[in-house]
Amino acid sequence: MLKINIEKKLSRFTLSFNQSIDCKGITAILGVSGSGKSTLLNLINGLVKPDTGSIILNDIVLVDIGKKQFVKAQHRKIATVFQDALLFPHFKVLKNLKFAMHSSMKNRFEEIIHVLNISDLLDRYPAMLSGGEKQRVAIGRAILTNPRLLLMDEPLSALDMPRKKELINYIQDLVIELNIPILYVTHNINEVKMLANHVAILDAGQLYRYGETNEILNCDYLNEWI
Ligand SMILES: Nc1ncnc2c1ncn2[C@@H]1O[C@H](COP(=O)(O)OP(=O)(O)OP(=O)(O)O)[C@@H](O)[C@H]1O
Repeated sequence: MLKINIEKKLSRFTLSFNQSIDCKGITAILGVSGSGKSTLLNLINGLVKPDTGSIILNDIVLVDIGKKQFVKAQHRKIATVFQDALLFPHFKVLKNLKFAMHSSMKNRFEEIIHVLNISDLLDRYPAMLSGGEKQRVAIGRAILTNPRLLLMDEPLSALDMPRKKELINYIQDLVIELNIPILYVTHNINEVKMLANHVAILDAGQLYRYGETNEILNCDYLNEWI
């Protein structure tokens, strides 16, 4: 369970979020551009500090402003995959994958590269990969850190449609085979339909709705995306 009750003011924008998220499978954070999706992820992964409130993941306090507690990003055991893969360009894929690999993941390395179908790419530099391949390596690298939670910030938006579909299949396989909870930021309703078990809709920095995907996708607010 991820318990979030925070407020963060950024210049004229304020994010206010109070909801417990059942961290099982994929939870989509859906909202139009500027609604605060990336800010919410950055509060969870520790890149941004809230002004007030707390974030608690499976009973572990990540931040509690009232109690002056703040776990730094590098100690949260939360991995983030961004829109662009951000691989180290001077390292081959194998070194990129092993760079921050947690010792407990050594015996799962083969399984993970198999699920993501990147076994044949290990000896290449990132410049020798397609966008979809780079993103699969970035996801593999994130998972090999053995995170408690995987955050994905619009991971498909830099890809063309065939690559999007391909990567969606890999993400679905990951959830089934590795059982890692994922928070998935997107403004694309089709990705939500295909991937998410739960959805939180953000609107102008406020949580508009949270619930199971089927239930939430029927709400009128979503007509503008369909
Ligand atoms: N460091 C900052 N200082 C001031 N304003 C900021 C800062 N970071 C974000 N914002 C503002 O907060 C609002 C929400 O931004 P955020 O990136 O979280 O939205 P988003 O829903 O992820 O948008 P997008 O889908 O376009 O990435 C925007 O108006 C943005 O300009």
